[in-house]
Amino acid sequence: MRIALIAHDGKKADMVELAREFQPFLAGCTLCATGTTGGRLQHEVGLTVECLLSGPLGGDLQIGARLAVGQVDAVIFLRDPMTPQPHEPDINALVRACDVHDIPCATNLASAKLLLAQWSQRG
Ligand SMILES: O=C(CO)COP(=O)(O)O
Repeated sequence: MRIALIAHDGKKADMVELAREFQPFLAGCTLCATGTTGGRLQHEVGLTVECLLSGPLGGDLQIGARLAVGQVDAVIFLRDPMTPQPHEPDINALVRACDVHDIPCATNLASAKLLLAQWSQRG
């Protein structure tokens, strides 16, 4: 499974914890991520992750472009709803692209855990 992982700064610790919990499953997936999120997952969880641009520099758009052409199967995007983001249009574009192409997109920790638990059971 090809999964894109993204977390805003206020949610990066949650993303690292989530990735640790599902590390065996994620290690068998093809992972890409926005730059800072991906760097933390590599260094703190030991996952192999293709790091794209940081979100504010276009990373969300890169992931949106990939999923639009069928290169991403699922997105875990831990958004911080309490902090304004300079690249809000990019964030909306990515979530919209998920809806347009019917790609599963978990935007909070509880949804992400449900999806990862389901996918990791499929084997
Ligand atoms: O801003 C982001 C997503 O919108 C995340 O980008 P980083 O992983 O580079 O911090």
